[in-house]
Amino acid sequence: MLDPASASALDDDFPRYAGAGYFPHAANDCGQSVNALVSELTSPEFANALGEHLGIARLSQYPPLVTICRSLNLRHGSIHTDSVSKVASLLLYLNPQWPAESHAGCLRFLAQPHDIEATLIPEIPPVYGTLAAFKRTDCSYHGHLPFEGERHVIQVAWLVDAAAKARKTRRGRLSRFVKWVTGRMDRAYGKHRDKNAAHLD
Ligand SMILES: O=C(O)CCC(=O)C(=O)O
Ligand SMILES: [Fe+2]
Repeated sequence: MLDPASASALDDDFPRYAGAGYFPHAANDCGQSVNALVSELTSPEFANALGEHLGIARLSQYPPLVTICRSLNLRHGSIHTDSVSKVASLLLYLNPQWPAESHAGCLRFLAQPHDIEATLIPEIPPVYGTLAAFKRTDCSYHGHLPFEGERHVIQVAWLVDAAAKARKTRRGRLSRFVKWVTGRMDRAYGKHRDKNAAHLD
């Protein structure tokens, strides 16, 4: 999906958030190569081509919301379907390498909400250039084993309408502030999360 020669520019241009988790893309947090990639991923042509793979007609009719993750803590990755306001989700991973024997932080598509071992396909290591995309349904369960540290990802979610996008963007900006304040608490809490935990969004 990505040119290996772009890896170091994308790394340099990747946003440096203070908190862990996904935050709404803002052009001034990122360098040029990340912004150019975001433009490609959100173009109508790309959306429609992806929609064909996913069985969604004219995916470009739905507004894309881009969120970016630089690091995770142990709280992240619990099993969920994505919220009903999402039509389809895309994850593009940008980590130069991932420890070969480590399952932590590898994306899993799952048959049910309470068993992280119930994989439908082999887990997906979040390495540079790997793209995972799926149609959101009431059973699009996914998650990963707890991981703490740097894990670079660009996420695009095509949302049902512009109101959903405005709501999620507002919430995401607020959470950037809250996550900065509560980062320490969050890390402490995350340590106790069960690997099979699920959440609703
Ligand atoms: O980071 C990932 O691999 C998955 C993230 C995810 O499922 C989400 O943010 O809804
Ligand atoms: Fe998700």
